[in-house]
Amino acid sequence: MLAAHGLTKHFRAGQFRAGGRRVSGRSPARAIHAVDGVDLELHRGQVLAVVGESGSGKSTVARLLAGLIPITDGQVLLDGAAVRLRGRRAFRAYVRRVQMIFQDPFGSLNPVHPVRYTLTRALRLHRRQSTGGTLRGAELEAALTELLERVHLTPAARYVDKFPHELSGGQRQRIAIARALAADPEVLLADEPISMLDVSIRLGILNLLADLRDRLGIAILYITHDIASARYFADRTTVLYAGQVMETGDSESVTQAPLHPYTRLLVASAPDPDDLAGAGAAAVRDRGTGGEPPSLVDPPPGCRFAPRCPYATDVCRTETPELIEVTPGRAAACWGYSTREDRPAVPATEGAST
Ligand SMILES: Nc1ncnc2c1ncn2[C@@H]1O[C@H](COP(=O)(O)OP(=O)(O)OP(=O)(O)O)[C@@H](O)[C@H]1O
Repeated sequence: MLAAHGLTKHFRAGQFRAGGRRVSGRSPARAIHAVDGVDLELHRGQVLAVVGESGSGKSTVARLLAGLIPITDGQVLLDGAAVRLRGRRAFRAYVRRVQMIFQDPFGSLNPVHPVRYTLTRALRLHRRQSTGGTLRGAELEAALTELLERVHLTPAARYVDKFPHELSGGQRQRIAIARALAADPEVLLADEPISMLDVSIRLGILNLLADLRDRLGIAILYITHDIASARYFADRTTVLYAGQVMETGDSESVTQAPLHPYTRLLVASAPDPDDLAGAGAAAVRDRGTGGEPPSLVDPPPGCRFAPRCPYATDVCRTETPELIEVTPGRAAACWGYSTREDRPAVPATEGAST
């Protein structure tokens, strides 16, 4: 449905502090290499997880795919056609097909408007184009009820006149999802949709998204720092580090038998892969995964993970590895899987957490 080839985003680093010093306006322009040459594909009726630590570029990937920020280089394709978002019309038409769900359901819903207003606005905005007339009366009520039922907020009458502050975090996120569904999208981009929710209701939201994937055939991008939830929820998983793809494959293999030394570190930092309570992700945040991600202003040459990698050799520090297909459908950007004579010796499955 949606694909990115060589997706790249460099932000201007005008405000960047180097060694505590603000880089002056007269310094040569420096760029933050937030996303560099990322390839990914979203398929109808499938979930792709993009996993990585904070600052790895996950949200930037989602914002680029949503058309919210301009891309520096690379291409986005929707149903095989190159996406060009010049002008309001083109953007609207795109957004109708590709909708985004944000992390903070309270921040993304206007507190002064009840559910009815939020959903009616979304329905009218997107459905006018397809039906020609403005949705109103019994037809509008039926559409509102259907939307609320799709996100399992039933009976709809109980929720339709509520304000965001009268709803729980999970219910608010369901309204945000309903608003996205009002456009009848083919793709949902979900940027950490459960990370701000109470642990007890996270599973419910993931199950709802899985249900939409299965029943409506929607392609879903699931951005998360929690590799355990990727295993549970996503068909395929792509691991991002310092703006580049380190590994990609079916979620079960990526999380249970990771190929890339970075993925192994991530998995090893999540003590219980079935742990949706987020303890694993918390461990990554609290203890770190050993070492720091590199500067994105001056990314190291070669593999960006090399400075932290226990197996790195000279080739890793000087030449950037391409994604190498290790088995069908599974690839790792690691010289350890190349046929080079001077490749590093990456052990077979060491670090897999089962
Ligand atoms: N508008 C911006 N201007 C400058 N730099 C930015 C901007 N947005 C993001 N960045 C930088 O790009 C890099 C990637 O950020 P991004 O938010 O995509 O990472 P992330 O993996 O989503 O992290 P988190 O999980 O903390 O949200 C970071 O170094 C960030 O500081």
